[in-house]
Amino acid sequence: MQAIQDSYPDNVAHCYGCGSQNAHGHRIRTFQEGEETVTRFTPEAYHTAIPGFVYGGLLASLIDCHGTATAAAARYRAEGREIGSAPVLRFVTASLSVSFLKPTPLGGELEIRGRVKELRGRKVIVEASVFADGVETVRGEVVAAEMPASFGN
Ligand SMILES: CCCCCCCCCCCC(=O)SCCNC(=O)CCNC(=O)[C@H](O)C(C)(C)COP(=O)(O)OP(=O)(O)OC[C@H]1O[C@@H](n2cnc3c(N)ncnc32)[C@H](O)[C@@H]1OP(=O)(O)O
Repeated sequence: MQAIQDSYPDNVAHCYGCGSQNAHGHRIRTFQEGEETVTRFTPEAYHTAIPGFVYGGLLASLIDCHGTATAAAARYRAEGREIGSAPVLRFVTASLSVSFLKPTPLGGELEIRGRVKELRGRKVIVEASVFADGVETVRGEVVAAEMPASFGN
């Protein structure tokens, strides 16, 4: 099945969280399921916070990159364009907020589900949650902004 990230052009596919070209990254893959998006990721033992539980920074990065993928897909859909088509829309994280509702158990697959809360101008706001065994353990919000041409300058 085609993931949203599969359509990122190679020159924007180096992100540590979601870039297919980053051999050291998480390389998450996000799928559209109706109005929601879904990513599945299984943390490794080295992603430990305290024994038995997943490190919060990892969980935040899953929300982050799940959110930017959801944002890109939403904007392409809103413009009636195929994702990844030129001119490429590139989104970066303007703001990331994460609430850790419960400890997230280490040792199984996590499901991250997202939905668009607002799509306006150069900004897309995405809400996303992490579920472990069907239990919501983390809830977050990503404000994704279209990357200006001057980015990095
Ligand atoms: C298919 C290929 C895909 C390719 C996709 C590739 C995915 C890569 C994923 C990377 C994920 C990351 O880690 S990215 C790395 C971490 N992020 C960064 O380094 C970004 C650094 N920050 C910046 O470059 C800048 O601050 C920007 C681009 C975020 C915004 O600056 P700007 O371009 O001047 O835009 P600006 O007009 O100010 O803002 C645009 C809109 O966003 C809102 N906004 C801006 N900052 C914030 C904020 N902190 N909190 C809330 N809202 C904000 C503004 O109010 C405005 O909304 P309104 O008034 O219009 O309503």
